[in-house]
Amino acid sequence: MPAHTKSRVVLVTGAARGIGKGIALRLAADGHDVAVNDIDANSDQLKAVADEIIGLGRRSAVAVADVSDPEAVQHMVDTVASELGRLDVMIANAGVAQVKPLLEVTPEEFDELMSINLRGVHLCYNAAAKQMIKQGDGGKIIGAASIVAHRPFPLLAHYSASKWAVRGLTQAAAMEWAQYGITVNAYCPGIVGTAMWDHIDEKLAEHEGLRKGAAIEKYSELIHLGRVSVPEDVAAFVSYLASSDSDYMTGQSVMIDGGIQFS
Ligand SMILES: NC(=O)C1=CN([C@@H]2O[C@H](COP(=O)(O)OP(=O)(O)OC[C@H]3O[C@@H](n4cnc5c(N)ncnc54)[C@H](O)[C@@H]3O)[C@@H](O)[C@H]2O)C=CC1
Ligand SMILES: CC(=O)C(C)=O
Repeated sequence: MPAHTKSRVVLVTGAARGIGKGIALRLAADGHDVAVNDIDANSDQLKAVADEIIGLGRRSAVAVADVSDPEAVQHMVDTVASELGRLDVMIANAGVAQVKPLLEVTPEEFDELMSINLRGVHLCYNAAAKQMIKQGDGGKIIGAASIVAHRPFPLLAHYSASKWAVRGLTQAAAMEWAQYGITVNAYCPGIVGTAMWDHIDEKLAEHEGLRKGAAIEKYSELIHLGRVSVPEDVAAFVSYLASSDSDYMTGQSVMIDGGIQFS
């Protein structure tokens, strides 16, 4: 581990697969102890990720919880603090996407998506901040936003709004918690080849009358660096956000998208 990066206790939500798994394994390789969370339905995959972390010589803990449930989130943070001794870095990564014309999105669908992508991030930010304030020596809180937090995609309207709100929450939390030595930042991936994009591709193809695989090819043409992202691209940036190198950065939601959007 580089001298400027001290070993920390990290919790990553939505870590059974995709970007969350990539982040968890990268931070373990960086020398941190990494607790992992996901929903019950993915608990076997989640345990396999924890085993990989232990295989890298680090400590891990498994905390199955639905991030939209306030009691479950509090229990998750308490479990990590008790099993690994403290919590230094919270990565509120869990999220879901729904592809649908805005005119057809029902209030129930809107609330369901917001309960995970926005309330879930809020609950994770708050529970982590309270634990860090109790510890008394600061911490790092990191959230999953998206390029659509800067410019929405059509057919992903309420998803885009949830990510835009994460960007706002991240700014406000950074303002309120700077006094405790807590920094709050978010990462904004572009098009990452995970199960989420398999789902988006399938649904966009249905709406746009394309074959399966054609939507991701079409959207990939927007990427100046010429390839779809992999979780490791995002994890490398989160490694920086979790390290001491980012100590003077707070309230930012940074695009890591291979050059799709330029602000
Ligand atoms: N894949 C992409 O292109 C992009 C993804 N993102 C964001 O990055 C994050 C990770 O995305 P991916 O890895 O691609 O998605 P994914 O669908 O592959 O993985 C998401 C994980 O979160 C878990 N999860 C879902 N709801 C949960 C809940 N209520 N409580 C706990 N865990 C829950 C899932 O079970 C799954 O393991 C999400 O917040 C997503 O919105 C942002 C920009 C682009
Ligand atoms: C899933 C997502 O956030 C994008 C931009 O594709």
